[in-house]
Amino acid sequence: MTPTPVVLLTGFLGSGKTTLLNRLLGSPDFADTAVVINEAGSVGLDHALIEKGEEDVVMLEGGCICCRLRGSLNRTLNDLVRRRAKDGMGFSRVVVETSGLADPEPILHALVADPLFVRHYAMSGVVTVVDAVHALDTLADHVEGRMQVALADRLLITKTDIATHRRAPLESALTALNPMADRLVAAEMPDAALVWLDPGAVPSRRPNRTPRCHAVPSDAVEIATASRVFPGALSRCAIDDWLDHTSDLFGPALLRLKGILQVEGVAEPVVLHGVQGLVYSPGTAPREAGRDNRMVLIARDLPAVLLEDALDRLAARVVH
Ligand SMILES: Nc1nc2c(ncn2[C@@H]2O[C@H](COP(=O)(O)OP(=O)(O)OP(=O)(O)O)[C@@H](O)[C@H]2O)c(=O)[nH]1
Repeated sequence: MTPTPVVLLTGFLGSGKTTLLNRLLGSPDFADTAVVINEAGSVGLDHALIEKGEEDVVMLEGGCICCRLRGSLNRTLNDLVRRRAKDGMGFSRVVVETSGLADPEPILHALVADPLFVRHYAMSGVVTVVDAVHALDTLADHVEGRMQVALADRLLITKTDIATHRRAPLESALTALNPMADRLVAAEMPDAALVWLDPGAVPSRRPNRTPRCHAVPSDAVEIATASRVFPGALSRCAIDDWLDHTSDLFGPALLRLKGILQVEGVAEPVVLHGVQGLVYSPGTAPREAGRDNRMVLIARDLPAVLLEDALDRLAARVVH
């Protein structure tokens, strides 16, 4: 069976995650979505429904499945698979809303380290909601807020309607932490904001930015990112060697690796995700994702130049 795509929806306290999810649940396009709320005592997606009784799993009117997380996230997701097989509970995608104070990195790690998760699900991306009113303070004061931005595939900016300061400083702070994430202002494109939560949507084609690397110092942690876009194809063997070497070299300091690679003998680009030394491929991307190789590395407390060196080594293995 095709793995069910999972999107991790994160963002600091009060950034607008639940507001977005409420819109999602009201949309018929998301009727086959299971939503998991990873938040003790959460103000639920649908307050009345979620607070009703002791049920962990609630079928909403539109057909969405809404789960309140009671045990671990892995257990809840595995329960969902079991119920789908046993009770015929239908869903074809999952959105997990994390707690506003959660660092998404250990959550991602726990998921992709679980063989059951990998068998049934495919992590399809991290969407981080960024509150334009408070984000600059949040990024300055909370390492969790910085990690949420640093690990995002997509940054969704909310509350621009009431943000009093100029957007430029916020955009610079986001670029410094995560230059590769796609960015969208929710108020400017409300429908696109919802599409972003659709894990089945075609992966966006990120702008062909020039290679770069950034290190953002802070009191507690320094996050470095490096990215590279390069043409050609790689052999499986070269990719495996590079992954082994890179994992050994950086160890747990390598928080995240994201790549779309052209692999010899494979018609479609292969997607790679790595979280703290664990690398897996959720499959291939549609041809429209492009014919270049794209790789992003995000690390903690490492000189960014080392990430650039690692990307050089990968690009040097291109065969044609
Ligand atoms: N003005 C304005 N208010 C918003 C916007 N998005 C969300 N809000 C408000 O911000 C408040 C917090 O929104 P939530 O959706 O509950 O935020 P959350 O991220 O789920 O919050 P936590 O559960 O605490 O992590 C609510 O009062 C929303 O109505 C926006 O774009 N503009």
